[in-house]
Amino acid sequence: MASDSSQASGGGRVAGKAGGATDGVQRWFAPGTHITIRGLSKRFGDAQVYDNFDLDIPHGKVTSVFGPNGCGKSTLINMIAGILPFDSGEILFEGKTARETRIGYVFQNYREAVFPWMKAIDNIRYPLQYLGLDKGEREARMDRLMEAFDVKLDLSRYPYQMSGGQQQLVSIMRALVVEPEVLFLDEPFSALDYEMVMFLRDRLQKVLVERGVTTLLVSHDLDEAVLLADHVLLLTKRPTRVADNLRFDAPRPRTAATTVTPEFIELKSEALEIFQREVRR
Ligand SMILES: Nc1ncnc2c1ncn2[C@@H]1O[C@H](COP(=O)(O)OP(=O)(O)OP(=O)(O)O)[C@@H](O)[C@H]1O
Repeated sequence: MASDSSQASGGGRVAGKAGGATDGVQRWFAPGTHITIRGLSKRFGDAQVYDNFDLDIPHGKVTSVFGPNGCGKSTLINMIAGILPFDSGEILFEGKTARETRIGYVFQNYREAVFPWMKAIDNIRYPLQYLGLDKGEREARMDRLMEAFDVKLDLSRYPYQMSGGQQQLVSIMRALVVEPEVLFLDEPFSALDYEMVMFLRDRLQKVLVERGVTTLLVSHDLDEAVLLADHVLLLTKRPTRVADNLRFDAPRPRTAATTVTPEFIELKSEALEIFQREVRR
């Protein structure tokens, strides 16, 4: 399978379109790139997690982040999402900052993410109030989302009346209702039952592909990382670098049946080989 080094490493800036940063500075990014990371450094105490790290993340694609335990997968997506400060470097979204970009984030721990005092439907609707939309547009967004997910669930229930998978469904829908330009998913399906995982993967893929949302997914499950990805970003041990960035072009929607195709098996074994090499290093 193709190794996509153009997306994996830094290099100089390539002239794309002018960015929209509010500080008036014109910034440039490579065509097809949504997120440009340059010279990123982050340390926790004595541990240098990132040191002058460069990465280009493609527009409208799903990038899975996979790597050794503790290499900094969550740290990376949290820095990109603007919820964790970094020591130095620059992260720009087509020339804009995270604050100027519409972002959705789904946490692993849905129990802490959903608001227990709100019904499911109100949880999902919650972020719309901050977008300055009129009532008609807010309702239209809710309708589009309901249609896309085709949820059979009673959304007038409170989170405590729902299963873990149903609560995670609510938190995924809440992240998507704002129609984000970029979606971050940190281990969104771990600890959910398999039937729910299949449902969520299916609906999520549908929405992401239809809307062309740039997505970053952290997963500890290599099957899942490959299954959902257009690009599998493989990280090294700390200080973390890009080990490789593999493209996976299998048609969508991808289902359990995709995992037995020769192209899936080939890409997964290539990713595993790189991962094992990095773990042994
Ligand atoms: N707030 C923090 N304070 C101190 N150290 C931290 C903090 N957050 C993360 N770290 C450390 O930084 C490193 C990277 O953490 P991170 O959670 O990003 O890794 P990860 O690849 O997502 O881990 P895992 O595979 O275990 O999910 C780890 O060694 C972790 O212990």
